Amino acid sequence: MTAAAPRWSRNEFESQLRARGAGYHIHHPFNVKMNSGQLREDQIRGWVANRFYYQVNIPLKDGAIISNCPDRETRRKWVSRILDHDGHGGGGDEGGIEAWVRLGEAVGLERDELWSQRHVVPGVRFAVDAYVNFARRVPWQEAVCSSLTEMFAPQIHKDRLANWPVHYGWIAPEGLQYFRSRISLAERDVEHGLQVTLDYFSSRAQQERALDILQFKLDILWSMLDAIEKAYP
Ligand SMILES: O=C(O)c1cc(C(=O)O)c2c(n1)C(=O)C(=O)c1cc(C(=O)O)[nH]c1-2
Repeated sequence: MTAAAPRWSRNEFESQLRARGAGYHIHHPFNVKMNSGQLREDQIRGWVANRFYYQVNIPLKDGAIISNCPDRETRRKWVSRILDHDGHGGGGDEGGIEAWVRLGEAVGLERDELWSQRHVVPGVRFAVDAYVNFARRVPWQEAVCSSLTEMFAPQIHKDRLANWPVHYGWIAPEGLQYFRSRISLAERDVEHGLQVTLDYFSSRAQQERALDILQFKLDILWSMLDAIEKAYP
């Protein structure tokens, strides 16, 4: 019988998590096309309409994490993620979902058309629902770990801000505010999410479980783009 593999140091564990960025949807052919100006208007609209389903489900996912978390400190921090997307109401910050609606309007989708979710294809629905359901049924620290794809998100938002105005002059730049707002929020989220993950997954077997969880989430994002790519050939 071979001895159990030694646990990774905190730094090594973080490096292993970050290395999974190689499988981030930033490298998906549909995203590569989007970023290099090769998508038609209807393909951009299809992506925005389908991604809206992810946006509206993120607060449900974060609510599920809170509902499973007995730690007051963590809940206090985590609740701000819900408000980031839902907004504060009453003329204050309107939130990420509303910003996504504005992105929709900038690409030619009516508000009602987005909210109706009639463009959402089955593969996107299944993938997003899998994420929410995962958060509902696993220990909250595992659900936190699954949010760590956000480690790789600032770059994808920065790419859109740099490249969309160059390639897609038909999209009003005000529509890109969502991407701008997410860069610092994602960095804040990751700092907290990494703290929880590096603390919780302590044995080597658990650390490897964390990598599997991260891969599961990478696969969700990848599957969404597979489904969108197929729907808008
Ligand atoms: O545009 C993207 O590619 C992208 C990816 C991700 C991600 O990696 O999960 C998120 C977001 N955007 C995003 O805007 C966002 O608010 C967000 C929250 C989460 C999460 O898992 O809690 N991921 C993401």
